[in-house]
Amino acid sequence: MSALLEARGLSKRFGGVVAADAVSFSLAPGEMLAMIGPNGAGKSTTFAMVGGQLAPDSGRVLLDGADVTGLSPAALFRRGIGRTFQVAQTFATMTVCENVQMALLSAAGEVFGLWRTARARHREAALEALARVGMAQAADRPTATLAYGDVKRVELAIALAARPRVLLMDEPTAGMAAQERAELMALVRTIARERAIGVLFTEHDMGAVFAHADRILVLVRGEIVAAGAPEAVREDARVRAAYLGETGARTAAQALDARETHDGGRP
Ligand SMILES: Nc1ncnc2c1ncn2[C@@H]1O[C@H](COP(=O)(O)OP(=O)(O)OP(=O)(O)O)[C@@H](O)[C@H]1O
Repeated sequence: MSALLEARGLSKRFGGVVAADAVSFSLAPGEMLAMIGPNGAGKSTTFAMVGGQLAPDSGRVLLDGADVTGLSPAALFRRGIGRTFQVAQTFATMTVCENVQMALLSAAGEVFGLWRTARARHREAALEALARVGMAQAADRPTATLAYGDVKRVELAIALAARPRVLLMDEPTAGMAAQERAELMALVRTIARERAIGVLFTEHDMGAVFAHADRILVLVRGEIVAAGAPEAVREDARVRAAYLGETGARTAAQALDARETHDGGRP
């Protein structure tokens, strides 16, 4: 598969701390790529360099082979690098549908001041995005009244509404119950394949990672110490020692077993 997104030697230093040390990886269309590692490993720093919130000290980010290093988050967003936003960043008093419409207005570069007339804008596209995540029936409810798991689905619809080619998801299932978490990740995986979206995600829950990632990058102290298929990463002695431990390895094994049973493994 050709690379949709490529990180080449991304490095970032904060004073004496090397937060990311020549991090390189590629992401293919439709691929679920997980980035895991202990606290302070450099996951957020790497995400921020890819998403444009942080300029790398060195290294490049390529989108479809074009150099997009150092572009603003808004410029990257227009080129198709989207991300999910945390619940606090959605507007709780607006309806679910209005929240998605708002994202579409912003994606189209339309002015927020036109909101009064904007209520009619993009409604169909917003409803389509909500339907895809199973939330069409909640379109006209105030966002504040949704259960937490449903808010997470709306966040996904908001990200999808802009038709991203790459989706950055920083802990998409944080705070969710195990069952809801598995369902959300399965949904993301199905949509990513169907729309050829490359998904880069971080996640502390090893069950979710090993059940849904096509490939896994393991970051320790700013460096990628392992990268590959979930089976290979689980068996990597360095990954077990530096991060998974026995409990994590067991959780990973269980998730991989369940995956074989449910969907016959990876494509
Ligand atoms: N703005 C900053 N200023 C100074 N140091 C920073 C800054 N951002 C990150 N760091 C340091 O860089 C290193 C990597 O941090 P980063 O947040 O990228 O790790 P992480 O893998 O996302 O961790 P976590 O899983 O806890 O979110 C850490 O040592 C952190 O303290």
